[in-house]
Amino acid sequence: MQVAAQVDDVSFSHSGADTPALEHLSLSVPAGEIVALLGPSGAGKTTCLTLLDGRLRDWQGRVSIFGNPLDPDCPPPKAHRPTTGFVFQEFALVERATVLRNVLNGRLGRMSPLRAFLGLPTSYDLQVAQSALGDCGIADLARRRVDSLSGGQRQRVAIARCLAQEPQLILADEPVSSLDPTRAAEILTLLTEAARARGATVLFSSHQPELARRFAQRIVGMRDGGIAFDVPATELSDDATTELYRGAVQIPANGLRAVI
Ligand SMILES: Nc1ncnc2c1ncn2[C@@H]1O[C@H](COP(=O)(O)OP(=O)(O)OP(=O)(O)O)[C@@H](O)[C@H]1O
Repeated sequence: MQVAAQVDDVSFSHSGADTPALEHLSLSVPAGEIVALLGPSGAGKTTCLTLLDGRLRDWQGRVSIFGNPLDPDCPPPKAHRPTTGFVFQEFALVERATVLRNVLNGRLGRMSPLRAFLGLPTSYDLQVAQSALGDCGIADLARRRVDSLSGGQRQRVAIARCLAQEPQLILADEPVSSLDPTRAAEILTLLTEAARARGATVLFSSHQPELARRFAQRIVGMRDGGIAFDVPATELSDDATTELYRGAVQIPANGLRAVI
């Protein structure tokens, strides 16, 4: 079984913070799995996703993505970066550019340096971008400027940009937090279906246990930078979620899992 993300005993503190954002965190995600990270504000979900994206420095422990170790002192080598795609909570799109240009930006890491510099996609880049737009149901918006779109449409663009990168591991930080329940379910449907069709692994964070249950195979409950529980989605009880948000779930010692 191939492992998409392996985290062993990782601890990390943001500079100037009084308490660690991650504390002896261990997590293993097999390739192809869809995992939801639940937990109250400040639990460490964003920090965990940022760690896996190779953007954190000065952490202790061991992390590898598809077997390639991350280095706490420097970003991942360029050749490995497109493997991991990130969907930001606030979309992080170029507002004044078209939808197609934004989606093509997802290809930059896979273009030659000269093409990336000139913003000159190959016909393959265009084909991948068009396919991502189609999968996200926004092919008809390709020529529209992002600043003319609704929140739900922007989130689709952000996901299409991520898919255009052809990542094997998709990290999504609260991808539906700003959307109404119907739109949220639509977006998670397209994200998880597109990932499955591509054989990609997904880790998404959420504050909505019912969506996590519906769209993830496995649910990891985080609190105080550690893992409070790690269960198949079908086994997540309402009590466990309530307790997680109430703060009553004890963080087990490193390497152990709480029994729900
Ligand atoms: N840039 C930062 N500087 C200092 N402390 C930070 C920074 N970012 C996060 N933290 C702290 O790290 C801890 C974990 O934060 P993180 O954003 O990972 O939690 P989260 O579970 O994603 O929360 P939310 O659900 O609100 O997004 C919190 O105590 C937070 O205050």
